[in-house]
Amino acid sequence: MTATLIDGKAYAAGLGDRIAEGSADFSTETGRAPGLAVVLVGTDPASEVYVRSKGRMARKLGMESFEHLMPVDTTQEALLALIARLNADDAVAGILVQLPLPRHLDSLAVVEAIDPAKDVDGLHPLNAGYLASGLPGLISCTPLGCLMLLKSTLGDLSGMDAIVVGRSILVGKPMAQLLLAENCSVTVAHSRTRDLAQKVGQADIVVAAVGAAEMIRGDWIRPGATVIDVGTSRVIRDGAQRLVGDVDFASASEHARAITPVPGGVGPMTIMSLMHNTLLAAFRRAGRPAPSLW
Ligand SMILES: NC(=O)C1=CN([C@@H]2O[C@H](COP(=O)(O)OP(=O)(O)OC[C@H]3O[C@@H](n4cnc5c(N)ncnc54)[C@H](OP(=O)(O)O)[C@@H]3O)[C@@H](O)[C@H]2O)C=CC1
Ligand SMILES: Nc1nc(=O)c2c([nH]1)NC[C@@H]1CN(c3ccc(C(=O)N[C@@H](CCC(=O)O)C(=O)O)cc3)C=[N+]21
Repeated sequence: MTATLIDGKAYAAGLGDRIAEGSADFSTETGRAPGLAVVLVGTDPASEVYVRSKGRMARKLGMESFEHLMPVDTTQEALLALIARLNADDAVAGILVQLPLPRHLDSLAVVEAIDPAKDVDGLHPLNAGYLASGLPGLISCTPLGCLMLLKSTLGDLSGMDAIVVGRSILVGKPMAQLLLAENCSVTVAHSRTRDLAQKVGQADIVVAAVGAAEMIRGDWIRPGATVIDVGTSRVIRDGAQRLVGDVDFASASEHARAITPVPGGVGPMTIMSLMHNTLLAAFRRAGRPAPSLW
């Protein structure tokens, strides 16, 4: 069997067109574009690239982007003061603080300081709780993007066996909650899990979010399963730097029905889900019904 490629880049582009329309409607109705504030502390090159691409995408879709680049020695107080200003700023619908923060800063306290209605990353404990309770809130971008790809590939997920490898607050846990809400039977695996290969082999849906290059081997995958690879690791191969996922793509493609590539799979969906959440937050803030976009 050769798997179908799940083209996250193409799906994200289509979603982007609908978000741009929604964004234009919002601006006409309210006289103001949806605003996204992105906060970066320090000069980590990978984070700088992500922050720039988020700002560029927001502008491309007709949103306003406010980029706050802060020095690496920024204090907790200064960062909290900025968050307080952004919370109070009517032009800002969404706030994202790029993680990880420098070690001297307390990320959880920073995330908790963000107004939950502006928490477009879905990381605030209130939004995590809404998701677990089945209430409307804001959903973490990467899991939301993975769910969009799964539903566009498989349709109804009811009754399927799913495994999520990884249990972070950013990806694994919200992913497991979303799959449960779609009526999957969900296994969550992590670094203490025993017999990972055997557990992966039972699943109709595999979501890998570990950050370990190609650790999930193709022959673990149940024939006909659907594989979503969130992991991104930079490796040197044949003298050149390459980005690879948590799944050994070449061998997994021989077992799976459908699989996301890295790059071009989940990554573009993460950024587009952020735009989706910003538009949603803007409509809710204005007390207007948000268009359904996917
Ligand atoms: N493409 C995209 O848009 C995005 C990609 N990413 C990428 O996804 C990956 C995961 O990100 P994130 O969740 O933030 O990472 P974390 O490091 O926060 O979490 C990793 C998880 O993997 C688990 N784990 C570690 N080793 C193993 C193992 N050998 N077997 C099973 N589970 C293991 C950990 O278990 P334990 O809890 O026991 O420590 C932990 O729950 C990274 O590569 C990251 O770069 C992340 C966000 C967006
Ligand atoms: N508060 C916060 N929210 C995040 O969502 C968040 C974060 N912090 N910190 C870091 C991780 C990582 N992350 C990625 C986003 C896009 C790509 C992406 O677009 N990747 C491209 C490739 C890009 C390349 O070539 O480097 C792709 O997979 O096609 C990857 C990874 C978001 N994260």
